[in-house]
This record gives sequence, structure tokens and C-alpha cells, in this order.
Amino acid sequence: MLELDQLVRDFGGFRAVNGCSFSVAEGSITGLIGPNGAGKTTLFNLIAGALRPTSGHIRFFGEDVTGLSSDALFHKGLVRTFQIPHEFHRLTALENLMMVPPKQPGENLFSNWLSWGKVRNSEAGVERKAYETLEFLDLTHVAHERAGNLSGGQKKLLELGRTMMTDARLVLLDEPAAGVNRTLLRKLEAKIKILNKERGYTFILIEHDMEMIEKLCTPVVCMAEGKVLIEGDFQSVRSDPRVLEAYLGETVEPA
Ligand SMILES: Nc1ncnc2c1ncn2[C@@H]1O[C@H](COP(=O)(O)OP(=O)(O)OP(=O)(O)O)[C@@H](O)[C@H]1O
Repeated sequence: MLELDQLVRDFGGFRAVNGCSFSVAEGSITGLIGPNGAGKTTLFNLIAGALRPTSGHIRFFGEDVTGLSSDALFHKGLVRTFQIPHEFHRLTALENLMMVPPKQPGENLFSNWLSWGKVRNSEAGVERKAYETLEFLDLTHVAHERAGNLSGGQKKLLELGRTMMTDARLVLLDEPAAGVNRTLLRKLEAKIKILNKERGYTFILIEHDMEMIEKLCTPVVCMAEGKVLIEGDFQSVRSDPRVLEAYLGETVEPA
């Protein structure tokens, strides 16, 4: 589904991503781990079109999408969520979801005039879908609450919900566990699993919470110093001495 081919990204004289290559299979949940500063978020920004690579290529379903804008990628089904959820604080949870679908007929004043019936039907459809999404996430009790008043975990669920309002194929989740309490975390994991198994979403997940990585992710890709250090199942990656060395910054003898 996604192929990264020798991606490089420089910031001035500093190379944050240094020849990164790996592939993501459709239907997988790939975990992206690595110590602080390994280049994970920069790589996400390259994949999602927020940054242009200095060199290298990105292919999505075989098409070279290197350098496409995040908007263009969004329309192709590649969606990213953020470490800090980007909800509209003053809008309700329901309205936040209704904001998402691109190219609603209601967006355009001229088409409003020409086909107001179509606009009304489309908006009703969007509202229904938004309610269904809130039901799926067990958030109906906060449907009319301002998003700014939701808890950190509820905001993460809402962010996931925004991906469900699109025709997402590949979702990039940036530290979904950060700042989420244990109970909501289990719920978030369960929802990600259902979206993967039943709705066919493919995920790449940056996470420092190894419990979440272990539960959800195969394969796991470990980055260090802008490169892929090792890729494999959770157990083999976790027990690899190079991974321990990267995290601890010192050589550890294999067990
Ligand atoms: N806009 C920028 N300008 C200059 N340097 C940057 C910029 N963005 C990232 N970097 C540097 O690139 C390196 C990789 O950062 P990045 O945020 O991608 O790491 P990360 O693996 O996501 O880390 P963390 O796990 O701490 O979030 C870091 O040394 C960072 O300081």
C-alpha cells in the first residue's frame, strides 16, 4: 500500500531522516518506535505531505505521491492525526465531526442556490454519519459538549472519529496513548482494532507506550538517527540488542 524509498529530510545542516525505507501492507497496523529525536514525527510529516523530502520517493498504491500536499493525499485516503488533537474548541463534538467531509455540496454558495434540496439531504446524511461515529466511540453523551471541554482521552477518540468521517484507507496516528488514562486507552485500542479488522483501515502508529505497540502492531519498525534500525514482530524487535542500545545509548550484551 505504501512504499518509502530512501527518504531523506534535512533541516539546514541537520539530517533528521537519513535514507529511510520500508513498506506498509494493506490491512496492517505498523508500529513506529524509536528513541526521542529518531525522526519518527518528521517521517510522518513527509508521508502526510506536511513536509517535502529532500530526496527519496513515496508511493501510495503504486502511485508516486512524493511532494503532494496533505490536502491532495487526504483526498486519496491518507489521513494523519496529531500528537495534540486539533479539534475546534468552540464547536461541539458533533459539529467537529460534521466539519470533516470534504466537498460537501453546502461548501459552495452557488451550488447552494442551485440545489438547496440536495444540500439539505447531504447535511442530514453527514449529521447521521457523525452520530453513528459518536455511537461507535461511545461519545454520544458529549455530542453537544464543546470539544474544548472534553478530556484528553475523549479528544483523542474524537480525532479518531474525524478519520472515520472520511474515506480513509491509511491513517497515521501520532502517539495516540499520550495523556490518555488507562480506561480510555483500552477503549482507544479496541476501537483501533475494530477499525482495522472490520472497516479495513490500515494504520501506522507512532507510540512510546510499548504495551499498546505489543497489543496492536505487527510489524514494528524501530528508527534511530533517521534510519530504520530493525523491522519485525514486537518480540524480536524488543529483544534486539541494537534496539536496547539505541534506547539506552549504550551497548547491551544479548541475553
Ligand atoms: N523543523 C525542524 N527544524 C530543525 N530540526 C528539526 C525540525 N523538526 C525536527 N527537527 C529535528 O529532527 C530530529 C528528529 O525529530 P522528530 O520530531 O522527527 O523525532 P521523533 O522521533 O518524533 O522524536 P519524539 O519521539 O521525541 O517525538 C530532532 O533532532 C529534531 O530536533
